[in-house]
Amino acid sequence: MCCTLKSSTRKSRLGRTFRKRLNRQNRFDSGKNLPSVIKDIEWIIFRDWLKQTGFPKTKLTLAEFNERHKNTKSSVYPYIQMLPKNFDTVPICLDLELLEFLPNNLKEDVKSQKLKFEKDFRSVCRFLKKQLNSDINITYNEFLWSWLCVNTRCIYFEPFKSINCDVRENIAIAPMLDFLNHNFDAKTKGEFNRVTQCYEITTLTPWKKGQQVFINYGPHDNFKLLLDYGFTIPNNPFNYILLDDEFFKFNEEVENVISKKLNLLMKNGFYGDYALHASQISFRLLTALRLRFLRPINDISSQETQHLITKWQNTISGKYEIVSYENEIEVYEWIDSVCKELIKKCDLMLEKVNNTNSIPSGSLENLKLLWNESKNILTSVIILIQDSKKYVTL
Ligand SMILES: C[S@@+](CC[C@H](N)C(=O)[O-])C[C@H]1O[C@@H](n2cnc3c(N)ncnc32)[C@H](O)[C@@H]1O
Repeated sequence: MCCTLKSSTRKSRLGRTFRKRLNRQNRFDSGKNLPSVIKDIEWIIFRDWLKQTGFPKTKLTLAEFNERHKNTKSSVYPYIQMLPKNFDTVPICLDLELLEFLPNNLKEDVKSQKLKFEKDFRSVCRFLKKQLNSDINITYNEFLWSWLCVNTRCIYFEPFKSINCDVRENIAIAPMLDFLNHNFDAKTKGEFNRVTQCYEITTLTPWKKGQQVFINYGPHDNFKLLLDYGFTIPNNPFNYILLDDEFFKFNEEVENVISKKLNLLMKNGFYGDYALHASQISFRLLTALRLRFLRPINDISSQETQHLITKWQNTISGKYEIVSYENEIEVYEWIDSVCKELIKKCDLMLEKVNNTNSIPSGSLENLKLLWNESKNILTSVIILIQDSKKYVTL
């Protein structure tokens, strides 16, 4: 569901060409594709309910989420009516075989999220049974729906200092604010105003009447957006590729050399999280690769090895940019060849995704976008490396 501003029928003060263009755009916008919450009967009921109950005094507890089956008898029915009926595109809800189409790092995140969810489910069941001695029963699927409603719609909220509470993550749902969709370039400010007792959102850029107003959920890449919210956005500048799996395949080196290098990475705070962005190779990856291609490193106590390690550490402190010209070439050649390999993997995954009929359309679009955007990042990095080579040989 999207939140739109009401369209104005007043003539624009800008010129005829602008008005024509705006009319064309409005014709498109007000077409049947535009989700117009303002006109929805559920929206009107919800808005009236908000006024009657008096936001922000409305409290939504898990028990109230569990009132979904009570329909109109539920005290929060107008709000529940507005919530998504299902979360088909959120990976935690996907069939196991569809998870295989996700990149490895996302697969791992889905696994951890599932564990967290199941732990929460067990705690809530225990709480309902033992602490409250209540006969409220919540099924796995009902809890998953409620959990996802909260997870996709909550904000972080610092309680008053005087409130004695040991919860580390303080989250709240603000019915109304939670109907705003995300865009990475939306510039808004949002905070709870203790004086007005309202959560206030201010847009820092102007929006035209009839346009959908977006907020910014944070600097999230598509992996994070898909994991937590079930959607992806094209050309997301926060996208990246993680090369941890490729980096830790040390096939060519002997065991004790590897462990020495891994220890050094650990000690210096450069173990894992090796990212590639479309316009940048992360410093963590470059640093780790400079060590990986540092030779010889057999006898850690030898003077030669110590000298090399110091050289490597100097690239971390910024004293030097590179360890040596040869080392740097090896680093970039490795990235170049890994990118080429991964592009082949993206193509393979895209082919599989396109040829699998059982993928629901929402997930299909997300998966295609994930693999295509990954391919774009890899291609950009290859171009980046080619350009820097040209620069070096000039
Ligand atoms: C806080 S809610 C926003 C309101 C939501 N659209 C609704 O109908 O209730 C977050 C959810 O909105 C959807 N959403 C938000 N921004 C989106 C975007 N840019 N593209 C697609 N879906 C988006 C996702 O389903 C996400 O889980």
